[in-house]
Amino acid sequence: MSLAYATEKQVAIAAVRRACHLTSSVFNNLVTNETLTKGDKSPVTVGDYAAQAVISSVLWHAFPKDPIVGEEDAAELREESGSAMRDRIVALANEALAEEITLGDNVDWGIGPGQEKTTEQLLDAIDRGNYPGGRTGRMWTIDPIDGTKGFLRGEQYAVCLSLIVDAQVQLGVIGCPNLLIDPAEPELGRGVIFVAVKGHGAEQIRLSGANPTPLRIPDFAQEELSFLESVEAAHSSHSFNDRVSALLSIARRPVRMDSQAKYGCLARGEGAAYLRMPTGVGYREKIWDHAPGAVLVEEAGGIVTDSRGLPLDFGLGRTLGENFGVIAAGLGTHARVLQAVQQAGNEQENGKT
Ligand SMILES: Nc1ncnc2c1ncn2[C@@H]1O[C@H](COP(=O)(O)O)[C@@H](OP(=O)(O)O)[C@H]1O
Ligand SMILES: [Mg+2]
Ligand SMILES: [Mg+2]
Ligand SMILES: [Mg+2]
Repeated sequence: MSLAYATEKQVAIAAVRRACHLTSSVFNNLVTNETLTKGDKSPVTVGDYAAQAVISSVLWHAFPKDPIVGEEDAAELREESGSAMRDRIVALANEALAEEITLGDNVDWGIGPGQEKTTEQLLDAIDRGNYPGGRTGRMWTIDPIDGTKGFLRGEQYAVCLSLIVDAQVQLGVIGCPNLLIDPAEPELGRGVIFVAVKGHGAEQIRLSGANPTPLRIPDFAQEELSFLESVEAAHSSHSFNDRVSALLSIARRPVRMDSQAKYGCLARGEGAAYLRMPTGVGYREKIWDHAPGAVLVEEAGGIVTDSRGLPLDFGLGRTLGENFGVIAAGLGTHARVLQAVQQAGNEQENGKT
């Protein structure tokens, strides 16, 4: 059976798996001078840069014409002050690129022993993520470490990659090195990759590549409802979620987790809805923070919209445009949550909260 985007899927999994090994090893050796603070005050580590370099290199070998919308750029690394970080990033990226070939890998993708790159090639690979995005054509999104704050705390983070064609997400791959393979069987350990191809379903595989398991969002009884939300209160409004939760008479505490691991957990039934409402600072959501998660949840049978009930628009450029928040939930839950979100929004506007 021929599967749509079969090669893209294999390439994306190979790239994300190598990047996950890299970020895990960075965490295990993390030292303080390996983190920079970006212009928007958010942290970026050698892991973010090196992982973007690896994924971008692999994509360039496999699909040289495809543009990339990547979170990071190499400007600060090209400066003299960036030289120590730069050397470490080059070493990390080359270690990941030169890892042994495993099942599903292909040397044509610039990976395997002897496939090291020069510093210049790796900085250029990072900077290939500068594509402005848009309505038409093929493009990849890379979020090399999503949830950098969770990564630095040793909690959840995700290596995220998607393929968008004519503003529709066709493929999403989310690597979660710190996520339990199965919360019901913690002894199985951690490390999963979520994969979805539009029209062909969602699955979870282990970081090792083994045990593909299809994902389907279950139906939730009222007493089982709970929200997934960001750990960081600056990224989404906790108080707004509390109000929505009260309107829906949800008894369970929200599950707080960094990164697109939230979309993965929603897809496998650990939480009934992922709610991300703006904090009112005019922040625009980035397409790399939602494209892989949106296709994953939809392929697991769920719905992803903003607070107006409209689908997220991945054709506006690097951002999702004006921020109307994100509501992701299963088919049986989404409409109820959307209605409560709109009610809470009206209350807020009328100053009743
Ligand atoms: N004010 C804000 N509102 C919403 N999202 C924000 C934000 N500031 C940063 N972010 C985004 O929130 C992402 C993390 O989301 P979460 O809270 O779900 O873990 C960050 O991704 P990175 O960690 O890749 O930079 C960043 O893109
Ligand atoms: Mg960031
Ligand atoms: Mg992110
Ligand atoms: Mg990131």
